[in-house]
Amino acid sequence: MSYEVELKHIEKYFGSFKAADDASFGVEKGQLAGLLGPSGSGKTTLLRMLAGLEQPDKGDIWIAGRRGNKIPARERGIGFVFQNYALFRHMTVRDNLAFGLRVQKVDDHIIKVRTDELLELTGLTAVAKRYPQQLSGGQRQRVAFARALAPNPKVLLLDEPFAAIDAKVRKELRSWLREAIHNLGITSLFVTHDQDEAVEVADKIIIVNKGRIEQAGSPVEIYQSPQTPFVADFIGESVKVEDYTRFKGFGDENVSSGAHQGIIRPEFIELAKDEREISLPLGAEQGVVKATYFRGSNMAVDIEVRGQILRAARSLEKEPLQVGDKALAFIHRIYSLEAGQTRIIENRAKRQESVVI
Ligand SMILES: Nc1ncnc2c1ncn2[C@@H]1O[C@H](COP(=O)(O)OP(=O)(O)OP(=O)(O)O)[C@@H](O)[C@H]1O
Repeated sequence: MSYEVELKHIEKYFGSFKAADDASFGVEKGQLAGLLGPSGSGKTTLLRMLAGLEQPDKGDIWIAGRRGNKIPARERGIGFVFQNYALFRHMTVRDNLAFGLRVQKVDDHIIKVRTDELLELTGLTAVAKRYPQQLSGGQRQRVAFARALAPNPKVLLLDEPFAAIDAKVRKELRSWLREAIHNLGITSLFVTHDQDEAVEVADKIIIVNKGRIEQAGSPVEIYQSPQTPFVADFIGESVKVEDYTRFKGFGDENVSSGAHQGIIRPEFIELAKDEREISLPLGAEQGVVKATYFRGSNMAVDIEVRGQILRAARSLEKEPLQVGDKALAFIHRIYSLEAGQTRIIENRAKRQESVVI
């Protein structure tokens, strides 16, 4: 596959600390990719190496078919949007957009045409004469985005672009950014530690952990087929269980001895008030509701089953469950985490059911 941007076997040390460990991934032309991982996992460092603001100790960086390692930052054709906007406070919106082009001694007329175009694209024409402190957070971030696009970069890098913006505006800005990037067809890579953001915005998600790339794929692939225990645990609302063989339908005579760690997500559990509400009552566990949380679109329910608290979801259309209520939980499947691999195990009651059918 030919990538517009590619990192191959990148290593980076800060003193004896390894911030990037054999990191390899690629982003296709026009794709919007998200680097997702916990704080300190090395996302920003990877982005900074791509931009030329840090040098890798080992490995290769490829940008638009050229080996980028030795190309100075300003010649890489990369636009960078920082999380704290980094706008020039004493310049109007229009002058902020024009700054990079002025430095490059671009003709005044071309600067005017280009800034008009960018103001239009970002919906900022009406505030072109304002200063950054006279703008909302969302508007400021759009100025930062437009300014990074001004010199027509081949690649756009965004470091936590929504971090400093309040929740509602952040949601609007996410869909706006996704659309703008797809319309422009510019290859983009953004950093986030927020999985909802990555899933909503990115075409491709690259999961980073301790400087290593754990998995790269579409949001659906990452969500439905986590390839490593870290990804299975990090993505989704996961509950880790130390021994899944204790649950009905998962502990049979064929299970090997040793550790049986697993991950159970809320969507793997069918939660019911009584037997009439459940599809396979024989395979269901008895449990007690320990906590409930209103989630807007559903209720999150913590239910204790065989000494383990599991997280399930309950539709608001169904009769509510209260703390202390008895309930039934049918566990459809579990991600087993044995030997550093993830494997989906379906409940045996379902397998038997399908044989009977
Ligand atoms: N210039 C530096 N000198 C020394 N250590 C550094 C330097 N830059 C980053 N690090 C360390 O490298 C690790 C990775 O940092 P990085 O900023 O890339 O992580 P991150 O995943 O972007 O985290 P966050 O989401 O918190 O920004 C951290 O432990 C950090 O302290």
